[in-house]
Amino acid sequence: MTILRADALTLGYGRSTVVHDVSLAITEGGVGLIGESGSGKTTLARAFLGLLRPRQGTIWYGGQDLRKADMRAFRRDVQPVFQAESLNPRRSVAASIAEALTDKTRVGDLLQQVGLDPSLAARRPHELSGGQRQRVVIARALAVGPRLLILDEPTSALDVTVQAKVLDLLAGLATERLLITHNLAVVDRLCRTSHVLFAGRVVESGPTGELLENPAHPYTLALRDAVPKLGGTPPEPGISAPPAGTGCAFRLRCPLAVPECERAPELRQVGEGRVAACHRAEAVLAGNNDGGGSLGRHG
Ligand SMILES: Nc1ncnc2c1ncn2[C@@H]1O[C@H](COP(=O)(O)OP(=O)(O)OP(=O)(O)O)[C@@H](O)[C@H]1O
Repeated sequence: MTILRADALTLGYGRSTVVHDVSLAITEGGVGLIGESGSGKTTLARAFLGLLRPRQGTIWYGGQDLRKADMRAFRRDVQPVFQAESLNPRRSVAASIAEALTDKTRVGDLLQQVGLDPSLAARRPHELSGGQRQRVVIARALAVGPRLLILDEPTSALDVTVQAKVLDLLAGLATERLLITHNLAVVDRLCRTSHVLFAGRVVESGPTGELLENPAHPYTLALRDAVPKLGGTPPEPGISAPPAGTGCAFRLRCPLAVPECERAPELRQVGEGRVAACHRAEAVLAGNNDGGGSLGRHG
């Protein structure tokens, strides 16, 4: 059963619209939102957490419009996992976790569940390592027994080996997840399905393994080839996207752009369970299949 689903969602701040017409469901096995800085990932996450009202479109929570839902039930079901810096520096681990608990004796159990020794309960965040702090953030989110975790770059502040351990922990949880990251190795590990965002639009969606192995959108391909390893850093955005309504937003950075790209591509099916918004998707897929040419996987 899909817990949350966005239907034709448009989001913005003040006069600017930053997410355009996004539809996606949080399905089983984890869902990843991938994209470079500024692509709208956190904005979408905020809407999914009920913190930002859609300008257009609807977020469905179960069968109900989130705007009309019982927010107490929603806050139990859907929990954010932000970066460890979100912990209150003056609060002990126990106090941070117990905030959400009616049965305060569960703090020790929750610490164990995230692989921490209960003896750490009295410590403050600055007395913990980065990885331990991130585990505390996860324990705090788990305290209310959520069905879905919304994770925004949960491991980006950690070094690679610690990152891998926190990813193991997250992979072992039964809770569903929506994971926001620019790190493709993280979605590969934790998300069965992924959506790639560019300039506030979904440009490609599909099963994560296939999408990374054989991208159908030139932007996915560029991301994949630029960030091949766990802990890698994303490419800086190059030429900024052209204004909305003037064709494919990626075309000024696209090695395959043709005049047709001045007409905005619609998301369309490009394989089983896969969609991409690119007039050249077949060429991108073919370039990957034979592994050659400028579109072949590097290294
Ligand atoms: N509170 C805000 N007010 C105005 N504009 C905002 C606000 N928050 C984000 N934006 C703008 O919305 C766009 C999308 O930002 P968002 O934080 O969703 O991107 P992101 O993909 O999560 O980026 P990052 O990976 O850097 O966190 C950006 O252009 C950003 O400047």
